[in-house]
Amino acid sequence: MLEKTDIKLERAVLIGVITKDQDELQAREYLDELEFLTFTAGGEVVKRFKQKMEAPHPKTFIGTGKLQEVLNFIKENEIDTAIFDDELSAAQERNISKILECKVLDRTNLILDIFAQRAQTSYARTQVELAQCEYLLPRLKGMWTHLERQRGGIGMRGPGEREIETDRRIVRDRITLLKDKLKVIDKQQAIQRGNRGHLVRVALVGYTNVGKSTLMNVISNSEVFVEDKLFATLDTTVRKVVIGNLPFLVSDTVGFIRKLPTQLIESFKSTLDEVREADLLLHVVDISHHNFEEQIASVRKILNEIDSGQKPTIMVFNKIDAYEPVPFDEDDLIAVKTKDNYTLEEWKKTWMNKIGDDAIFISALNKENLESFKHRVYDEVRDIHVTRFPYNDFLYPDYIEEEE
Ligand SMILES: Nc1nc2c(ncn2[C@@H]2O[C@H](COP(=O)(O)OP(=O)(O)OP(=O)(O)O)[C@@H](O)[C@H]2O)c(=O)[nH]1
Ligand SMILES: [Mg+2]
Repeated sequence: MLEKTDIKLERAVLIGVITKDQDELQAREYLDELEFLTFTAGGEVVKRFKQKMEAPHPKTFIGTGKLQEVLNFIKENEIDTAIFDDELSAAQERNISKILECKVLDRTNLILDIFAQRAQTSYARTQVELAQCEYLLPRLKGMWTHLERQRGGIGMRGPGEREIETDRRIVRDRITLLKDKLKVIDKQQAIQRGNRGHLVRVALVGYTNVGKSTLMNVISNSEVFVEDKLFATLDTTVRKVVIGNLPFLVSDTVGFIRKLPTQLIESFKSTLDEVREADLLLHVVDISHHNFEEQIASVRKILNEIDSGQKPTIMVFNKIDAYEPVPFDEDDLIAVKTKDNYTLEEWKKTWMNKIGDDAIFISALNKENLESFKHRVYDEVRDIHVTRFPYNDFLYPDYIEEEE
């Protein structure tokens, strides 16, 4: 269960559409994720609304009848916010706000808001503000104006409140300014990356909350912030790691998510440069997550979008300690075994078997199987290293297993 804090949480309802190529279970999982996002942003989900539709309604996302049902619930239960599980168009957002009489947020708002809350450095803050401005610009006209006053809270941090009544031009100027600011920092960072010299670069990538930072901490003895919420990491951390006596660089970076707002990919471009310039990717997967295969697909999609889909990649299946198959009764003649019933051993015989050596199963938390993980990474890094710096090879004799 999610931990609850004493702070009064904003009360929210979630609204999702079940399209014909989704089943109930998948729809539930999408809303589970939206609930986790809401919780991370500081909200509490009071109720979920789902509607089966061919495709979202172009004007109101869900049907007007359903929207009326939501409105009644909102009135009766003092709901502050309605959160939609997709990006709403400017027109949809306007129409819905008029009907619902409460704050209307979409998935993109929510993710942007979490990023805004979590951005620590001025660099990350600039990147987030740029994404917020890009999101805001096409939605400026008429947004929120029917509401008397905004009370702040989720989705209201950042440029929203201040600039809504003013001209689009101001937002455009702000975008230009932020882009210029980022350009300067980008240049500095590119130089810094260049200065790192002749070391092989490895990047931890993966869906949010899979344990990238935890793994980073155990392999580099560092203390990167870890939390059981989404997007704990926004800024990239780079550490020098030594296995055997082979030094290389490992970077831990922002996690990915299904439907990551395009504005964010764009403005986090240079954070993602770390991935783009890596020699080897460690794609970390939370195998205990029911939807891990879909998470892998989302991550691959984003990797392709940033031209990194073809890089050498080791799949690191993490959290094996938490993996639990749904028990399957072999004597039950009717029941059909599904993936939910697979044991870890059965999983290993699926497509995972085909990637052979490039699949490693660990628990970063319990430090299970870390030696073979290190071995595998060592071999790969060493291969890259000797191809790149052939005369340096003698410095790095083969890695001999250490006592744990
Ligand atoms: N059971 C279990 N939990 C783990 C393991 N590794 C990490 N966790 C937990 O998973 C949660 C997320 O871990 P992080 O290391 O912050 O994950 P991350 O991938 O860096 O997440 P973001 O930075 O938010 O993208 C934390 O509560 C960790 O303690 C593991 O091997 N087993
Ligand atoms: Mg992290």
